[in-house]
Amino acid sequence: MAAAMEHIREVENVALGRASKRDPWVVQSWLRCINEHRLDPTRACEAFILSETELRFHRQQSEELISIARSGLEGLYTQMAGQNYVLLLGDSAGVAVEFLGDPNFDHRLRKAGLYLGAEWSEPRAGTCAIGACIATGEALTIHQTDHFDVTHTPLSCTAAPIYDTRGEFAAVLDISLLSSPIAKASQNLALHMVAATVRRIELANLMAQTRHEWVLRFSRSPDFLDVDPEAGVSLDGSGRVIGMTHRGAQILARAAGVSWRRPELLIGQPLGRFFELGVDDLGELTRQRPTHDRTVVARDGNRLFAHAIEPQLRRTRRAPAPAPVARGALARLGAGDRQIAALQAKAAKLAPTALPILIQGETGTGKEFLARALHEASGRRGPFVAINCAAIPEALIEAELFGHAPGAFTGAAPGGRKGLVEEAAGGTLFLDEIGDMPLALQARLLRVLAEGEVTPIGALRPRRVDLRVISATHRDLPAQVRAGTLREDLYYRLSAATFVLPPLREREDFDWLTQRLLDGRARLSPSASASLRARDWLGNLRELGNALAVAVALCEGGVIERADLPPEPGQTPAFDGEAEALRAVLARCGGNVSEAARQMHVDRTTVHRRMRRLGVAAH
Ligand SMILES: Nc1ncnc2c1ncn2[C@@H]1O[C@H](COP(=O)(O)OP(=O)(O)OP(=O)(O)O)[C@@H](O)[C@H]1O
Repeated sequence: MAAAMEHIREVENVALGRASKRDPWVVQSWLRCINEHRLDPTRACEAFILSETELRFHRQQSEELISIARSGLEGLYTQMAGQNYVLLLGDSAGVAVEFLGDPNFDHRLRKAGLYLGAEWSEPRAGTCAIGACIATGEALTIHQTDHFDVTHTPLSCTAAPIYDTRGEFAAVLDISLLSSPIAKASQNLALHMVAATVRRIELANLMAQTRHEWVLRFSRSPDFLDVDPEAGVSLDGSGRVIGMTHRGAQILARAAGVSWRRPELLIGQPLGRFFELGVDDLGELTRQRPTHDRTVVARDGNRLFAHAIEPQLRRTRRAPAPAPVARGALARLGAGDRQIAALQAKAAKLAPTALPILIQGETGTGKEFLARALHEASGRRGPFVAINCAAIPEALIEAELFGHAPGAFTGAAPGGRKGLVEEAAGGTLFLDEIGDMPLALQARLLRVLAEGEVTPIGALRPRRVDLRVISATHRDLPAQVRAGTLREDLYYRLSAATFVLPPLREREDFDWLTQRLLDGRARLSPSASASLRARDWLGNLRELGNALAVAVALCEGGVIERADLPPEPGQTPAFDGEAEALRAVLARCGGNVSEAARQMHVDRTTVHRRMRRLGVAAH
């Protein structure tokens, strides 16, 4: 009783502004309890436990976090076994949504509020570890009489905040004791262990959320770098920060001279704002190099060891990417794209038949490429003959396609001439842009298809031809049928089977396609690859092929940098602070690249490569 009176008196003295030996965060919390939460130190309140329904609601909200934190909690609980610690995971409202404690003390723990569903927010429970941790965002211990409410003064509680990957406060990890030694220093080890567990939980969370991006992990010691790093930051393909652990946020904030409490100043910023480093340098920080060599220097001079983890190959969550299904010519169409895999399976069945095939798709999606692949897979011995119906003047199409008899018209070859239809005998006739075939010729083409006969201009009798017709269009043929510019019977005859090629922006095998088009002539730097993936590609594979051909010609040392790529139509080349920073260092060194390399703690080739990539000159 006397102790309780003394505690109340002490709280009142603090409220009156008198000096106190308590830690500053305890004093500030007491003041918040009195001034903001209007709590009365003379009124003791039992621990508040939520109803089952309310608890279920809070647990549902934190489900994902609980599942990630659980393994960390269990590990910590095992480490603390036999010391009567209770572990609580509090959500951002201070409600204990997860609990690990000795069942032998169940009743006592519940009464003390060290239990599932207990609300430990400051307005509800007064100064307590979870509440003060939420209020300050810092790890701390609230030991015995540090508590505001005398009900809780037997407890000793230590808590650390858990931040989500965007730097927002997400939860609190707390370990508490029902009874403890008098000295507060007895809890220093507990504070250290809670902070270490939170660090690992946040790293696990960052890794779980970023599978397809770069992750950069840091440590002050090379020996712990790969096994137990201190901090992590995730980066998109162009090197912008997309996620971080709390320690990661602190490193970035320090480097940029801003507060870690302003995560919006960190997320979305290019890596070059924080380190003498660009996304294309990350390859030099992977495990392939010894840990001692993987040092990075932050813009504030902070020197750290770093470990870059490459993005895993992109796979969608819905279903695993299909295994390569096609063989031979059809295998060249694509690998790892669901739509292409289905198309390859269908093509393998239809290729050996004589059925006419219609291929639809936007311009440059590879319609002719598919037609050639179908021909190769057909086993037909004759040639592949392609005709672009849109490119030949209307007056010439007839003679081109069907040929003519000797002396059929003025200027005709004296011995007559075979048309393309006959040239393709035993093989495949590819009619590109079939939507542009003049109406007058459609009836004659129909006869070739329906009867397998061709009558050259001026010939008296038709000749039999064995051929397979594949046609292609980027137009809406049914609409042309409705408009009367395409004969309905021809349309049905051409489209016995149809294929639709997906546009490049929908393809899941983009990286495979770029590899094929590059054909070993060069490789892409990560930022160049990210820049290509982000484009719209209205010209599809043709546009990509052209862009890569230009880049191969421009690049040096077999590595295509972002600057080697042609700008996207309608866009100016990308720019960020990285180029400006590099210019500043070079200016400082009077254009001396070796000196700049020394100042940036990288080698000279890296500086040269960056200069080229960013279009920065030495002077
Ligand atoms: N699967 C593929 N692998 C590699 N290159 C391809 C592939 N498909 C198409 N290409 C290349 O892309 C370019 C465009 O292909 P293609 O000419 O077949 O497209 P298209 O759809 O017929 O074009 P258009 O609509 O303009 O007639 C060509 O250079 C072709 O070699």
